[in-house]
Amino acid sequence: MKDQVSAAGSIPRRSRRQRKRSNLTAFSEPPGSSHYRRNGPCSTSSSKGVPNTGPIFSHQILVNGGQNVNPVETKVDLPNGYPPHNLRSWQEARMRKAEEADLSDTVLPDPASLPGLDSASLRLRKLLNNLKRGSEIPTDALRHNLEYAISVMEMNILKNTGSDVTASDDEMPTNLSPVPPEIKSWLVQTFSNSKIGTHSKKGKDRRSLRSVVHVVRASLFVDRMIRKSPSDRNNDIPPQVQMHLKNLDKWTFDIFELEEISNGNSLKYVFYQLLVKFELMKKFKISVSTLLAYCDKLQRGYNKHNNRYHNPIHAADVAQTLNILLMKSGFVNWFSDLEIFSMIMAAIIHDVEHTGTTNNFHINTRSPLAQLYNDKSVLENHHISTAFRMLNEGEGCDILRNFSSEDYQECRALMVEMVLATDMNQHFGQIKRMNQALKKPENLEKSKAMCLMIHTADINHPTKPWPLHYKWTERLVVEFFEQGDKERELQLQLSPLCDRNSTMVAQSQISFIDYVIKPTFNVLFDLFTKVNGREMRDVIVSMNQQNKEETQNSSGSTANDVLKRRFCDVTSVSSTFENAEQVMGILNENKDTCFLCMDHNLKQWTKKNEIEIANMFLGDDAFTEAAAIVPDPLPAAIYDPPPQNGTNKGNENLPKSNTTTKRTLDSPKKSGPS
Ligand SMILES: Nc1nc2c(ncn2[C@@H]2O[C@@H]3COP(=O)(O)O[C@H]3[C@H]2O)c(=O)[nH]1
Ligand SMILES: [Zn+2]
Repeated sequence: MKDQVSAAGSIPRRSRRQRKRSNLTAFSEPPGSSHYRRNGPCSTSSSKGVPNTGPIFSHQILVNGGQNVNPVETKVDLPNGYPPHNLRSWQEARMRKAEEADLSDTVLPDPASLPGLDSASLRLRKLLNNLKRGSEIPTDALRHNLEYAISVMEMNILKNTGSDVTASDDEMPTNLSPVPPEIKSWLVQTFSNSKIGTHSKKGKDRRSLRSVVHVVRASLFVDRMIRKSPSDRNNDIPPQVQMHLKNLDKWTFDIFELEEISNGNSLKYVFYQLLVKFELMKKFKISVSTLLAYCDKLQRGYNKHNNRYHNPIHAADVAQTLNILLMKSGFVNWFSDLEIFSMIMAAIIHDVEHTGTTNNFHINTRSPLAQLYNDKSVLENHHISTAFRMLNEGEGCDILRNFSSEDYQECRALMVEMVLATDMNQHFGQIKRMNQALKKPENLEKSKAMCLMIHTADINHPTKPWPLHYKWTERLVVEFFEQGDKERELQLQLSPLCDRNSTMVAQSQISFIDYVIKPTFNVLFDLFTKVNGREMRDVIVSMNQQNKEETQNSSGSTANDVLKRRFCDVTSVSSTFENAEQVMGILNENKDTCFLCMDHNLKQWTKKNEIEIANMFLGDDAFTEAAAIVPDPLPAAIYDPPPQNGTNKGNENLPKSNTTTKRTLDSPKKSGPS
């Protein structure tokens, strides 16, 4: 029987070929992927070699958002006193009780609770008894009971080391109990930080003076949201690239294709196009040659460590996604030109000179950067500092050269704030604080919304069509595994998700989407809806009536004031809400696309997860051969309806050929890994 464990108690061993393939079974799809399916030491006998969860236990529960793990009423019979005088009889009673345990039960008590501990030990007893008796145990049952026992033990470790995620760190979601242990420790290590809050002074020192922010004219409001990228012929951009850039405002925009057709210059073209589109080149007197020189520096910075994921394509992708978030939410109208410029800059530079390793890796290896930044947001500090250093290095690349000193200070303050907020250990705190702030959106600071938008754009790919999401995941996993290789070489403990021999990629992606991506996009769309809503409008109207004088008198802002600006600090409101219905329509359409893609991606990972687990356990060649899944077709609704009249308007605006001698944005050298 393939799916049973024999009386000898051993899981059928996998053939050498199977073990080799399980390194990255989720990534058997793309051709040419063999270079990263390296064969490190096989660790099937370690706890990491055992898949953390399976279709019955984890998958069901993850998909239901943990609803299956209602606290189960379990009576725990404890021996009296310690050491218990009646230990032997208590153990005998436990033996009997163990026999009552139903090993196929998947609704189990919270692993962090005493009933959880009780249930895990009874289950282990029953498994052992069955093995001794030679009874067969279904593989699924064996797996999920072992996983459960691991979860219980690890929750105890966390408790005993004072790092109980559910009790002591209120920024973490409290329903992590169904998450497999390795993924849980990755979530804890990566996304939470109890030292949070150094940037957000609350309460008393909230700015009392209102800053004057720009007012959007009614006629422009919706127009700005649906404005297409400039349609004029632009001789700075090759025709093929121009054509591709016409889709810049679409959720389905393919950044990899742009990278290819632009000869490795997607960052440069996206940056340039966004500045032109929002008329920021003119506004801030940035010359094309200065911008090009700065882009060259940035691209070199991004390529310094040859990362598969953290490279200029990622920066371009984040900037393009930020553009959609601005355009499709109506927020483009809530922000001043300077704020929009600062956001685009933050997106473009946010990972420059990334080392391809995590902050924890820097801290654990005591790297020079960790020492320089005292272990605090090591990489993020490095990115922002590098971006400003590059501006100041001369060689005609200072795109902020013509800024007034107030504008420079404001832009710098916002950029620093946004880039530091991309540190993933701020994630749970950021989401929690935003959820709280949205209970009173009139007090919401714009800088907090800007930070959330950049952070969301930074982790956007699980909400993009599967082929894009899959490519990004593949790249990220390669980078994680390379870090794991370095850790192995340095004899450090391998970071979660970095062990190429045991990481369950599909499963980790399911958890990432469920626990990180969904809550982030939910709160982001909540933010968009609330700020554009009636409640905000009423508050602004009444505040403007009460405080006309104060508003008029408010003038220059310090950097701190800039960060404290609120959405309702506007001098006029009538125009902002005039087109509310249309804005909401556009917003909801995009929300639907985003969640449709996310759900589709979850389904694909779920299929792959089943295959990953099968490869680990069944020892069946036929299964191993089936490692690649055929992804479901993408839902048609994620693509825009075809252009009316069957014409492709994009083509019409293109110059027939680019015979001009004018300088183009292309550089001959291919500058990014593809
Ligand atoms: N596990 C997982 N992590 C991701 C995924 N996408 C982004 N991340 C992490 O989220 C981080 C966001 O900031 P970075 O771009 O520096 O690095 C990113 C990765 O570490 C994903 O699909 N899966
Ligand atoms: Zn990033």
